[in-house]
Amino acid sequence: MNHSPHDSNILREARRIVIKVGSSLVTDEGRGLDEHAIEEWCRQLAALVSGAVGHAREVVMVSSGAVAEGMKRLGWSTRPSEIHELQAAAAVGQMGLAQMYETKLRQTGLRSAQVLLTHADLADRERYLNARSTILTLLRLGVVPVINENDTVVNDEIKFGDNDTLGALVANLIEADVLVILTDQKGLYTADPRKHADARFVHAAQAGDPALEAMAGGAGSSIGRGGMITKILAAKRAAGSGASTVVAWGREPDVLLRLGSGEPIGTLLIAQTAKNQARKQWIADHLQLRGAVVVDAGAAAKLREEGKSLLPIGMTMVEGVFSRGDVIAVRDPDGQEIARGLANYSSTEARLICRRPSSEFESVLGYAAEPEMVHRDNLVLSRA
Ligand SMILES: Nc1ncnc2c1ncn2[C@@H]1O[C@H](COP(=O)(O)OP(=O)(O)O)[C@@H](O)[C@H]1O
Ligand SMILES: N[C@@H](CCC(=O)OP(=O)(O)O)C(=O)O
Repeated sequence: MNHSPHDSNILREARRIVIKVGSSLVTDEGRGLDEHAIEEWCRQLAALVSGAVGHAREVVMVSSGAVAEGMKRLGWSTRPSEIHELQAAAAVGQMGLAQMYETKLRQTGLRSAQVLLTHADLADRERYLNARSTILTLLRLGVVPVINENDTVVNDEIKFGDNDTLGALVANLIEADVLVILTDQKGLYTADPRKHADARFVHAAQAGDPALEAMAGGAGSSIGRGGMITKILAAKRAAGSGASTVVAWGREPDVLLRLGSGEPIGTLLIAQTAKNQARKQWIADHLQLRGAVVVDAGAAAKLREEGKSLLPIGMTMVEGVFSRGDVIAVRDPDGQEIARGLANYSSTEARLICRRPSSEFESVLGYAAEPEMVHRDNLVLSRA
């Protein structure tokens, strides 16, 4: 399938993008941090952020390369099989990685932040919301989050090395429009091009199409870990929150700028579900209600008619026992359910801030967090 003009709109119109770069690219096949390549991506990233390519975008970087760079710094030529040595290498290499992105982004006038995450962090509702709020806050402040796995505390991920999945989880977390996976191939071929000279290039396909999984093989180099299969599965996962994925060659000149202007390079794996529909599905899938809040008529109208977030000042009662990140129901004064959503505060906290303006949260709770009880992005209105 070739890209159609409609498909290229996906990238041109994207407002929030996650860019994942693999170890082989970042460390020039293990030779050491590729300063020139990182500088190039940062230069292009800055152009996407500033609006030099059509319109301003929010960009999150997910970068691998800690283990490979750590091995180089420790003078190890072969990847250790001992898990704690791998973790030690990652800890050493991550210093260089963070420093390089910080330096190169600062040269473009952008500030950066290091965020280390594990898959388990994103499976835990409370940590999920915390990670989401932190990353969205960084984006609002105009800071570029540079994310990697927190390799020190994980065992499975470091064995398999799977930042493609992490890229997809981050795309889900912040509802990105597009996940861009930069790798050492031009995109997806019908078979591993390192082994099959006759493999054909795939320009576009539907994310989640099972036929893709049969085409994808493992990693082609000793540095990369996941290979194409983890990219295909990442695209399927990203599509779950409505994000399409592009797999492209990281050394393609101006790759990010050209993608941003809609040029059909790389393989486009198109999400079939629209973003807000996917989000609603995600919340609907978490149907185990932990509690509810009752709101006054004014708040009910704001939610129903204006699609606003739920603020504690509009709440009159808190029911049940729930934690931050649990799904709760929102009921109107007649007891009718009007919405469901993810609670930003536990039931204990919610009882303390019920009917209060956000200016009072700090004195009541001892800290100030989100002004909303349920943010509108995390709220699905029930059918009337
Ligand atoms: N069908 C396929 N199309 C393209 N590349 C494939 C395919 N199957 C396997 N690969 C291999 O996947 C490799 C990219 O994955 P990987 O080495 O993990 O890179 P990265 O470090 O960028 O994540 C390619 O170099 C290629 O050899
Ligand atoms: N956290 C690890 C990630 C390894 C990894 O996923 O590598 P890759 O398959 O090249 O994206 C590191 O930084 O080395």
